[in-house]
Amino acid sequence: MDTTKIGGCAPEAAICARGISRDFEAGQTTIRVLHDINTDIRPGEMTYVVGESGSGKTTLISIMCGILWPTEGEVKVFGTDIYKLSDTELVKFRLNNIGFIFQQYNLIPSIDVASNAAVPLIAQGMPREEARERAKVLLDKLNIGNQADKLPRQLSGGQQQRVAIARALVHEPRLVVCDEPTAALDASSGRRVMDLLREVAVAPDRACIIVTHDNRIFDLADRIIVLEDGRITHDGKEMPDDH
Ligand SMILES: Nc1ncnc2c1ncn2[C@@H]1O[C@H](COP(=O)(O)OP(=O)(O)OP(=O)(O)O)[C@@H](O)[C@H]1O
Repeated sequence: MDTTKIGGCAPEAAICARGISRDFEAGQTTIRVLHDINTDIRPGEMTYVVGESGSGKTTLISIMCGILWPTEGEVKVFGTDIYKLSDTELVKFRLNNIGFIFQQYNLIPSIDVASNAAVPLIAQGMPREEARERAKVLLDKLNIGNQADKLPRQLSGGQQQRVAIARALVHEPRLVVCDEPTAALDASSGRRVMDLLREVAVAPDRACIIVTHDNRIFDLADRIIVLEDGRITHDGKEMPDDH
């Protein structure tokens, strides 16, 4: 049964989004950038969100992962109605369940690469040295283990992005949300990142959402959702023929 059509949430859904709309104020006017989005994100899958610039991709994934309130609608993440949580509960929920990889890497400039990658574990209370060691394992897998003691500004843009990727995965979150994770990378680094995302972020109880324009990685998707002007116009395993 297609539960998205009748408003119910499949109990196994990683994300259940119902009736999501989002408005932004632009001067005197209000612009609606998402229109009544209904979709489930399934665990065990890598779901891509694609669409032209301005179609609402970042807005949608931000709402799905608890960092931007919808104007209308509800979002459940692993069964928790996240916008009904208090601010403190939502911060804790995100820390324990969600890893983010954004276009801005937001690394802390004054601490080294290993400590940056270890931030979620340290925030969860793990002793700093143990957290750094865990982070270094991932940095190694991303081929930047030898940069662990450097400051972020000593790394190239692509290397900084890999630190941000390690930080998103280090606490093994159940949901990983990535905005253009391969855009700054050459083809082989991009493939390595995608392999690691699949290894860490895709499992029967885990899900991964990726916003991307990068047609070099379209073949790696389990599912592709296309957004046009804030509406879902395609949802399937392959890209539609007209893209
Ligand atoms: N904080 C904001 N205030 C006003 N308008 C916004 C804000 N954030 C996004 N928008 C508008 O919402 C629309 C969708 O933006 P969004 O960033 O979600 O698109 P996108 O598909 O991710 O684009 P891109 O591929 O360029 O990153 C755009 O028209 C954008 O200008």
